[in-house]
Amino acid sequence: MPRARSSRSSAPLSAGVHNQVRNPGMALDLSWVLDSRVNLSATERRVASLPGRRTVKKDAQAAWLLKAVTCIDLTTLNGDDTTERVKRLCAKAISPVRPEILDALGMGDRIITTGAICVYHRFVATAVEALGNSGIPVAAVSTGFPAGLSPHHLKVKEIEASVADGAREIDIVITREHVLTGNWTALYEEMKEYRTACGDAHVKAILATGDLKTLRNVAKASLVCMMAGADFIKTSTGKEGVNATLAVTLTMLRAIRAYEERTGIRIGYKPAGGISAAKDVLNYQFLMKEELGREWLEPDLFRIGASSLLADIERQLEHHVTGAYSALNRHPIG
Ligand SMILES: O=C[C@H](O)COP(=O)(O)O
Repeated sequence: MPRARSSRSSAPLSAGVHNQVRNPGMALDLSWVLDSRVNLSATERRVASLPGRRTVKKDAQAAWLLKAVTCIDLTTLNGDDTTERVKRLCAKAISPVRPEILDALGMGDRIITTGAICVYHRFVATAVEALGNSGIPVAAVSTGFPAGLSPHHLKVKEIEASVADGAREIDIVITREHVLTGNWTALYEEMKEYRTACGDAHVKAILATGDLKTLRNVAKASLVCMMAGADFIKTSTGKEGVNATLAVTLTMLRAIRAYEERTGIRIGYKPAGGISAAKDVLNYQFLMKEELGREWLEPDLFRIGASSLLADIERQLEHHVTGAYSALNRHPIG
């Protein structure tokens, strides 16, 4: 990773997030799906070793955290969301780190934004307007988020309505029952229809991994969604009992690697739910780099779904440049 103080240029960080070739999908290869295996104890050993084995300090850590900021899908998905709250969130997405902190990091002349804003359909038009010409895409959660149990035709209509309102990314939730009953054809068909309904909008498939019982199911669901054309696979809605974990991440990253080896297509990864501490996001970044390589640290292939992570990252960056921790209420949004 570049060190925070080392590069000065006006090139934007983030806000150019759709540079990858889209995933055209492929025919459902059931034998590949059914042959998927996950070695649970090896997976657990691998992720347990990560926090102790990899650390970055000082300027290097600030550079990793700034990179993480550019990958955040800054999210609000609450029953009490309002237009005003979404507008404030958009202002934070455009200017996620206070200018005096960026100046002190030697990054005052860089345009740094979050990767996207993520909201319910109701707020898509508001967010599109508030983000103006910033280049930041709006992602809409869809298909009856979070449970995904609305009638199928309404789920498709929900996608179309969000695209019509200007969403450039759609985060769909899969029907967990298809995974739990091993109905891979139904999952494939559903995902394919969602992909078609998205049109030019990029589609992220939320697997709700905390509901899927086994890592093997996570691996299989990942493969099926990629075969059906998902541009990203995403762990969670943030509403399941267990959301993003490193073990699930390793499983999904290996599925992404296998898909790239087979098809040459790069699929993005989005851990989401419960990632609120700067020190935790570093572990996700380390795992991305070790498993998939440097290219997967950029916002066109890596997003972090988070409602409160940005506040802690900004606080850690402030501590890095001032030596003092501020109260969290100095970082009210994100
Ligand atoms: O997709 C994003 C998640 O819903 C955000 O979850 P969080 O509120 O735990 O950060």
